[in-house]
Amino acid sequence: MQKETEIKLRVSRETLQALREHPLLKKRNKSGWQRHELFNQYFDTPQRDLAQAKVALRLRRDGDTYIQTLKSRGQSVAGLSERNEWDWYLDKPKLDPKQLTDDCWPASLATLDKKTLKPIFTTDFVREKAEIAWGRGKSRVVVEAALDLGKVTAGKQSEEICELELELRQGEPEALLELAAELAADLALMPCDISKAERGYRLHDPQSYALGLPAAQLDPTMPLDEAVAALGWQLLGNSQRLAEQYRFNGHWSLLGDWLQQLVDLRALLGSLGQAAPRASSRELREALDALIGDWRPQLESGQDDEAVRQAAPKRFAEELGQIRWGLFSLNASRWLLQRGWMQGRNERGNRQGAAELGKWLPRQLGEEAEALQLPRYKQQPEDLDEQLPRMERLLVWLRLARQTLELPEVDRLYGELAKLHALAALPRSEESLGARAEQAHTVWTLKAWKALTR
Ligand SMILES: O=P(O)(O)OP(=O)(O)OP(=O)(O)O
Repeated sequence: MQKETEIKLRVSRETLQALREHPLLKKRNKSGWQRHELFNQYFDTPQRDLAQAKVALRLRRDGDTYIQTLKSRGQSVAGLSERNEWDWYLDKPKLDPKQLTDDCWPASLATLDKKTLKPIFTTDFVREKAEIAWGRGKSRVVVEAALDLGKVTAGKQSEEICELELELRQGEPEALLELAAELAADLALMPCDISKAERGYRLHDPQSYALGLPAAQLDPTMPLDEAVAALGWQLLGNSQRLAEQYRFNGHWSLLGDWLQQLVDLRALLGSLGQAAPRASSRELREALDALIGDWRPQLESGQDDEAVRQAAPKRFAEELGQIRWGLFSLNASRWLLQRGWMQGRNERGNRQGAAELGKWLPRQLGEEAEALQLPRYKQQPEDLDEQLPRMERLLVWLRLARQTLELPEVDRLYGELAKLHALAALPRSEESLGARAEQAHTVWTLKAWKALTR
């Protein structure tokens, strides 16, 4: 078994060509690019038992060589995916189920009749690969770079494959992100941890694509720093998956969900007080503000303007054609992997970062709730929009971590505060101002609100 640590970056055909010639890869590549034509058949049962068990089974032809591979879906950490992989070299192009023994085969599939495995989709592509090596501090990094161009085909459906894969052979995982971020400063790269197998399954069944990562596992005794890493990665990973799916199918609601992840991430960065000195997150906050500043108005105007909704996929494709999304996304991954918020932190900040989430969070929310001054906005609802960022800072934690709070009716608090936020974001009208004042009162009277502001 091998462990594969890699990052995948979707690119346009022009970018794929430009990468081949990019000085950063060229000067670190001593042996040139080798071209391989790869033909791949994936197998599963008609009920997709393998996909459910989160494994992919592939038969590959590479020249005269036939390779059977089993890959686990693995886990995704800060934009890098880690997967287990088993390879068997075969004499003929025929699946060899005997090799799929208990040491690699998922226990949940122990009773599966392997004769029911059938071809379900193919990925055929040309791979140009090169070994890229360089020194990083005192250590050496070796990465296999692959430029893949071809297509995934499932029945009558197909999708282009056009991607850069960077797979770590030696060195620290961080080096992969550094290299990717350096390339992304010049070229539009779209990081997204979606395997070719996942693309094949998506063609078969659009519902098979998971729009988000599994929810972060939080508990009240974990240090704040751990919670920040888990939530930060969840939001960034979700935003990458949503961007990919919106690019793929252009469903309007996905664009709103994508923006929501960015708003949440921005609010998370703004809510950490001394645990994240402002300088440590400045670049990311600026990048997020620029993205949110451009996309929020479009989402708002698209609510009741069909033409805006129709034009949005093209605009999004233009966004992806620029460098800013990829660069932001990769820099955010690096920041999370290196725990960038801990840099330049003072003693007090370190204590906060080490504080238990269950102790830090109620204090933090309590301070924000006090500062929101709801009684004032009951009187002056026209000014409530100035409190949108504060409400977002409250909402991100309530949305993602309220299960760690010991507050009465905390779900209700989340729901009512989200309503107040939505009202504050609406254009002012006599009707909406009345509704704001009323909703501010409702939140103010909640048991959970009272407990927070006690
Ligand atoms: O050649 P591999 O093993 O990296 O596999 P792939 O055909 O690029 O597919 P994946 O999307 O699983 O890396």
